[in-house]
Amino acid sequence: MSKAPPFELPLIDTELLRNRDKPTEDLFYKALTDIGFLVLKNHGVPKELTDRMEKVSEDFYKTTHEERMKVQAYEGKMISEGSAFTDTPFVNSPNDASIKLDFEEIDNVFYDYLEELCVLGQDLLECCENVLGLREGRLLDNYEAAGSIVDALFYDKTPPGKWGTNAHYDNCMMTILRQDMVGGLELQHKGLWYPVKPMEDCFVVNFGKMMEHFTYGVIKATYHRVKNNKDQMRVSWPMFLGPNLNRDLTQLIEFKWNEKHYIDIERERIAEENKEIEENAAHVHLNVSEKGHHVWEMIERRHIDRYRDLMLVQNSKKRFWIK
Ligand SMILES: O=C(O)CCC(=O)C(=O)O
Ligand SMILES: [Fe+2]
Repeated sequence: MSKAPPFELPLIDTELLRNRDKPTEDLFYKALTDIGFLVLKNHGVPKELTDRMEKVSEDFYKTTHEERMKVQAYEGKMISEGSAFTDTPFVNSPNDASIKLDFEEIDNVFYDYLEELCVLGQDLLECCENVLGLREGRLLDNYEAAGSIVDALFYDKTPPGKWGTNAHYDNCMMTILRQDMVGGLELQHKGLWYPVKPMEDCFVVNFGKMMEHFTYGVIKATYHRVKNNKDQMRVSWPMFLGPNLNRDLTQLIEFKWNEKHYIDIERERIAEENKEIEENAAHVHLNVSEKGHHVWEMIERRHIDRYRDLMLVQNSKKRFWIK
């Protein structure tokens, strides 16, 4: 097997990017158009909030199935769904009955976290507009808060020969992910796989098929996968930034020059989707026990109907790239 050349994920100082620092913008441009992945530091999301989020998630995954089910029954600002609420066993969880969850705290933490990340996401969309020379609002207007959700994912040790999360492209515009220090996320670049190493207090950002669609492939969606090789649980928190359904998902004319190239990309994505449909690898994870991957998905209650509409569009045969 040939050895992969050295690879460094662009590390972006968010404050410098917000202040339109030229070298940072150049690095961001490369991340958008060449790699489709980057790491964000100095992002301004309060550490106190991410600490609380980590604490409630760890408690959630360390407690018993009975206690977890009470989260789904709690009528707060958020709605919880996913395979974490099926009785699939959690091998690397202690299933500790002494851990009692604070449902109100969970509700508040995830509500606040989602709000913070939507703001960060909007800032990043604005930065994308800047570095791509777009008029203000061209990407931002294609974003709608109702399309955004946050997950707390749990990985048992991945069984040999399996993937905790199979290789896939995200459907959304942008994913802003926090991962604990266990590691196991990999991205594909120019046909080779590279680890996305955990970094304290940083976010990993990658772009999804919706962003690729809007920009005729100028912003790259990147293939990625996860395996947990450690004998301890791994937790990660992806936040998926959804598109605006009011805008008919129309592609931006500014990038039509890349249309020919995008036709090939579309073809690859459709082939990939067909494979995914079989494996049910979209974010409706039902029975995932054999991979040891569990999903706790949180959606704002006030957005639930709108979110379901979006899922219908994304999962229907008449997908967004079929005009
Ligand atoms: O767990 C991770 O680090 C990534 C998860 C992921 O790619 C996804 O849920 O789309
Ligand atoms: Fe993903």
